[in-house]
Amino acid sequence: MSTQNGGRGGHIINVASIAGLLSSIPAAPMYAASKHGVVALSRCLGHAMHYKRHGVRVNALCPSFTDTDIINVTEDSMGKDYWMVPKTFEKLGGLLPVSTVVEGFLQLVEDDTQNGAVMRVTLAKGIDYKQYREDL
Ligand SMILES: NC(=O)c1ccc[n+]([C@@H]2O[C@H](COP(=O)([O-])OP(=O)(O)OC[C@H]3O[C@@H](n4cnc5c(N)ncnc54)[C@H](O)[C@@H]3O)[C@@H](O)[C@H]2O)c1
Ligand SMILES: CCCCC/C=C\C=C\[C@H](O)C/C=C\C/C=C\CCCC(=O)O
Repeated sequence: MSTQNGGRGGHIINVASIAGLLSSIPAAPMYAASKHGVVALSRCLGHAMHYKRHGVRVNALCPSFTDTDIINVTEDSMGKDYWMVPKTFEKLGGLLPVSTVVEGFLQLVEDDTQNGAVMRVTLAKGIDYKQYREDL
């Protein structure tokens, strides 16, 4: 894919999570840490410096709780804090439909001005971008 290797460039959209932006998810420390890592990796590789070398855009997509199988956690799959998952999304007003996340994904595909950006998808605010200070 890299133009440096004779490829045509491209676009990588990493599926992170809103868990990769929140300061703490006590019920799922490894999940939160891995998603923070995905956000950081996407922002680094989405820098103009890498785009110049490889011609590959990189974004992170950060949805909140969405109506897929992953939210059907059990004590066996997640440990004794599993009950916090439905409690949290019920408090938020429910689950995002998959179609809203797909809408965000397609927006990223179509908008080539957002290299390195981190998109959030939540019930409360819909689709938006996390704002970062450019010098940090
Ligand atoms: N559903 C949500 O609430 C939500 C919100 C934010 C981000 N995400 C992220 O979206 C992505 C997709 O999840 P989803 O919501 O579609 O859930 P899902 O359960 O429908 O899909 C997860 C898929 O990953 C596969 N999988 C699990 N472990 C694997 C492994 N070790 N190797 C290869 N495949 C493996 C499963 O078989 C399944 O097909 C995940 O990265 C998840 O963290 C989900
Ligand atoms: C509690 C984490 C469980 C991890 C695995 C199960 C489902 C994963 C879901 C998503 O990645 C979202 C994870 C955590 C979101 C927590 C709070 C969201 C609050 C933000 C908001 O929607 O406004």
